[in-house]
Amino acid sequence: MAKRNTSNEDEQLKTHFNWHDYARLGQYLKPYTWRMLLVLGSILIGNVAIILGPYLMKVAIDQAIPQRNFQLLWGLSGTFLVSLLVAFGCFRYRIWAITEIGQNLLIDMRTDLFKNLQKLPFAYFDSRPHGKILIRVVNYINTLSDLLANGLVNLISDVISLVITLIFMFAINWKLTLDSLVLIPFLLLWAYYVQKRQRTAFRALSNKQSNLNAYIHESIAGIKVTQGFAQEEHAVNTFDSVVNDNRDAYMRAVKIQYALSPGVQNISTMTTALIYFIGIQQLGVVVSTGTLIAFLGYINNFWNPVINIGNFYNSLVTATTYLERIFETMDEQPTVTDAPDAFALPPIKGDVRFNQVSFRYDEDGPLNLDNVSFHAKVGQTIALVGPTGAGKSTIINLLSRFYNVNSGQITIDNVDLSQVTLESLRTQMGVMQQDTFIFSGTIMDNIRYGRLDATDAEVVAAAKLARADTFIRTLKAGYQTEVQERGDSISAGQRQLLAFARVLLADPRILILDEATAAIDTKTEAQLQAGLNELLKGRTSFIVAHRLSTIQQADQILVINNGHIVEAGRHADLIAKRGEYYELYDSQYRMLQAE
Ligand SMILES: Nc1ncnc2c1ncn2[C@@H]1O[C@H](COP(=O)(O)OP(=O)(O)OP(=O)(O)O)[C@@H](O)[C@H]1O
Repeated sequence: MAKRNTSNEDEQLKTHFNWHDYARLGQYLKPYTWRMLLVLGSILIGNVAIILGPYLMKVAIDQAIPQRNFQLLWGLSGTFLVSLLVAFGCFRYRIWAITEIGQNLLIDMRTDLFKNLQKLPFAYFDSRPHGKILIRVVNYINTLSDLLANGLVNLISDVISLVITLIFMFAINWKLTLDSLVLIPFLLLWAYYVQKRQRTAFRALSNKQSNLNAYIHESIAGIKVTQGFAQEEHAVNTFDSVVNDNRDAYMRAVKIQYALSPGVQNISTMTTALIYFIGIQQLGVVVSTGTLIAFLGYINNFWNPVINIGNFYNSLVTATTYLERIFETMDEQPTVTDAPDAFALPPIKGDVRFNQVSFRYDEDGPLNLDNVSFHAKVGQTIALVGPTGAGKSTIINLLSRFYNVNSGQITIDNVDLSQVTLESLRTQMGVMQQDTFIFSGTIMDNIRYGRLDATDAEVVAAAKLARADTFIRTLKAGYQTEVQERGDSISAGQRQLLAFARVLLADPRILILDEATAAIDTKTEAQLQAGLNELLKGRTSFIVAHRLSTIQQADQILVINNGHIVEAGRHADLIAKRGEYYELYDSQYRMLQAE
């Protein structure tokens, strides 16, 4: 299992950036090649239209006005107006197209990332703060898409203008041109020196940003605990330290990032000085005054795109630290996948067998399940009981194949689970976790999560069967009442009833239920039991049971301890045996009596 990470600990990357990552990034641009070419075309046309302005002005001043040639003047004015409109149109197109390409890139990358996240095992989410996953999907991808769309087009237009300027410079005087390029190798060396340090500094910064995001996310999720224990001050202090770390890392990164721009500025000034020096020395011999003046003008034109390219390079180096994290998440492999020859599990009846199943979470850890065997017949209710950490949830995790067994076999209707596709298995199973998750939306939507194509009438019917209908109708907007993520506005018992309705709607053959341990009033308890009885009808069910009523009605009770089944049988038999179950039951019973 992955090493656990916390919000105050920097994440270590499995693989660092390599140049293939840029090629991989380029793949995202491929579908937009034509659009990008159109944008470039519009930049070129727009630039020509703008450059035309001064020329038209020159013709007007030198010819049309002195000659009082109104026809020419009208023609020039008309051309000028058209060129302005063309430039305006090109500019608008560029902004619109680039924004759209950027947004599409954002969708493409985010979707790939999100799709992969959907396949990752619980262990991946358990091993790091969720805020660190969020920042990759939201912020890092934003930065990249902007760089790819906007930055790349600017880069290409800068390169074009650089090449055109160089062509003009070489045409005017190739010797002076070579002289003005003499300092470029120093610039490249400087850039290489800076980028190595910059990448390290930005990697540190992205870690701190990630920690900050994780801490904010965690503290919002845990706000009730914070306020319940009056730990607000502690939370603010921790936040302070995380936020300061972020500022320090940012300052270090920016210090290095801007080490490149003065280098470019200095070298550009030195080049101009050099050209003055060489030009004046050779003035009248090889170089004319006009050439020197024109040349110095071009040198300015030359450095502008160089500075822009330098800035792009800066952003690119920064972005690589985000890129490596995005690709890391995209490349994260699910631990449980379909076998190459996996087939779809046929519609199941619900006969389940564990044959000598052993399993460990950590490769080098102890066995968490040791040689477990049992047989659940179609339609039976199996209660799993035992002390905390015994292995009850592990049994149900293996049954849903959230993990692969290390040895032994689990079969449904005599089909080995390792041979079937995960989708065909999980769509036929209803899994209810102890803490029912409510998504933000209406009560209706939340129940419909069990089967998305269910009609409103089917949702209501399921809610009635699950005994959830009564409480839903007391809410101010009934089924259309909006609930928030996690469902804090409704009670724990009501959340369970909604979960029952959700599963009833899905109508799985096998039901897996981790019963909530939260204290529930007797009225809700009775409703829950009625809802549960409805759920259990006609399906094979595995219940990590905490309620005595559930346990007593089970067809089989498996008592788990330390990864073993230590006792199995019906309630009355196990009580009569006076063994581990008896003690467990007795202590729970006494506890309930005491309450
Ligand atoms: N994701 C995990 N990674 C590593 N070890 C785990 C993981 N989940 C559970 N374990 C360990 O496996 C053992 C069995 O845990 P399991 O969750 O199955 O117990 P349980 O009987 O369901 O307990 P509880 O009643 O407290 O939920 C425990 O020792 C637990 O620490």
